[in-house]
Amino acid sequence: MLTEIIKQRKADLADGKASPTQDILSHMLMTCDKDGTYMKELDISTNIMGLLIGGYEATGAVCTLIVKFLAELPHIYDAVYKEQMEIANSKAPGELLHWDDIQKMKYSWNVAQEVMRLTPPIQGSFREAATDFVFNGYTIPKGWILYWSSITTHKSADYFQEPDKFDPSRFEGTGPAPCTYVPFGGGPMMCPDKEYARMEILVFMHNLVKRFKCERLLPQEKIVMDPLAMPAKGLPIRLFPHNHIN
Ligand code: HEM
Repeated sequence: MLTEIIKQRKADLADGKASPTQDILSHMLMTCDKDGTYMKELDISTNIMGLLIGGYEATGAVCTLIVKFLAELPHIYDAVYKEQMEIANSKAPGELLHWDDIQKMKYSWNVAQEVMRLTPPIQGSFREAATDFVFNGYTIPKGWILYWSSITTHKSADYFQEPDKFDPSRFEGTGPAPCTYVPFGGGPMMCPDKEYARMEILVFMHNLVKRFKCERLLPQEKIVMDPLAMPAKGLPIRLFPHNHIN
């Protein structure tokens, strides 16, 4: 389906029916490298799949998992609610969130980070060894493809005390040691949209807790990797609007 959309856009651009700057698809079709080579249709569709998975699925998975943890942990919910209501009460009626408001959501972001530590939505990714090196007594030759997995350090007691405990305070101060907390990857290939994701997640948390408390309908529901971390049955919940709570 994506290939058909790409072909159609190519035809529309050629006929002047689409704008070269209207969206990322037009940009990918119209931009060439320094040698004048344009991206192949397959590469464009692979990149768009990456954007859809990264931009929609990963953030959606984190928001779902946040709802799960907030429903399970009332003391965490209450602290997030307090922080978000201070921000909500500082706004004029109908006024939207601003960038400065997002910067004030420190506790909520610690909660979101702790959710991603315990259930990283993306488990890891691949790297190619740039040089021969030795790891744990094994020689890894240059050129080998390696898979790094975030859960290896996220759940290690060497880096996170009581690793199974939900504790947002781990992210206070300087936070975890470098390269131990990696839900967005690390190094030059790190997720380029980490900050955008942070904003989306915090805006979601604000609007959720401002209006609702949540209760899980299937408390024993498991988390599965499909391929991102997701509650197996889609996390059915009951929402309680605040004005209906005593
Ligand atoms: C909570 C949400 C997100 C998580 C947990 C996440 C996680 C990741 C991870 C683990 C990688 C691989 C990094 C590496 O190999 O070191 C990645 C790459 C990427 N992410 Fe995200 N991401 C999220 C949101 C987003 C959003 C919102 C977008 C776009 C709007 C996005 C776009 C990308 C792209 C394009 C790459 C590939 C970068 C490259 O290969 O150079 N991600 N992300």
